[in-house]
Amino acid sequence: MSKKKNQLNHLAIIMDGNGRWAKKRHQPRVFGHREGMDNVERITLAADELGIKVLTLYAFSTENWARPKEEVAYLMNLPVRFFDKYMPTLMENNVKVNIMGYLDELPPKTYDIVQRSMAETANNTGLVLNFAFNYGSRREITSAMKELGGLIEAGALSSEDITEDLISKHLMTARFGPYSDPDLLIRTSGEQRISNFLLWQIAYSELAFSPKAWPDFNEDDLKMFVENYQTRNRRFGKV
Ligand SMILES: Cc1cc(N2CCCCCC2)n2ncc(-c3ccc(F)cc3)c2n1
Repeated sequence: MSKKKNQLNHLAIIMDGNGRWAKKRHQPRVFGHREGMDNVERITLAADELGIKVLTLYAFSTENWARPKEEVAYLMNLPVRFFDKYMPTLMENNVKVNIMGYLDELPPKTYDIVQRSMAETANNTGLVLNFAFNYGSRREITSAMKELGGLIEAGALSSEDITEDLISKHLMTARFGPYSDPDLLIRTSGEQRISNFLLWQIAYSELAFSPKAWPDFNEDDLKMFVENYQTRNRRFGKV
């Protein structure tokens, strides 16, 4: 009798290894970021083919501002490059783009393109491509606590009303539908760290690590990880 398959609805990826990938090719780090950007489109379409409903990608963390200013400037322009190149394909594939993070801290050009892209794809009903952009999980949780604290101070909420579900609803991931907790988190490039990504949301997620740098992570690698996930025995904290 075939083993029950887990349905993978929400996949999250920490797309690591771009700088080292470029260095190995005697190229500047930004060459790896550019290759990595093209791979985002490839893996988005592959995820859609595999029936994944939400794909959350860690594009820029709140800690990344500490990188050299030239690199930050390049990264801030990647969304512009990405949508210039791929918006037609995203529309053809009915992909809905969501960007979560502290967007009001972005340079105006970056802020505009992310807002426009969400608006342009808002009526799409296919795969949700969710970029975590200027995102940090501890800051996200802190913001949620401040919101709930404000509701209590305003008399709109009692501390008794605070539940795990209510906290989840105040996190950034709550804005894009029922699959807000990832079923599987993949990190590329061999590092086995979470790096302040979706700390609350991955409480019961399966974790998987690829030795490949993000630019080399291809459709076959994704299919292998998804098939492996489907055979795993999900516990959700139970025995
Ligand atoms: C900062 C950054 C870095 C970035 N890399 C490529 C992927 C690997 C990670 C580092 C470099 N990519 N790739 C796509 C985007 C993006 C972000 C928001 C958006 F609305 C559309 C596209 C991106 N953003």
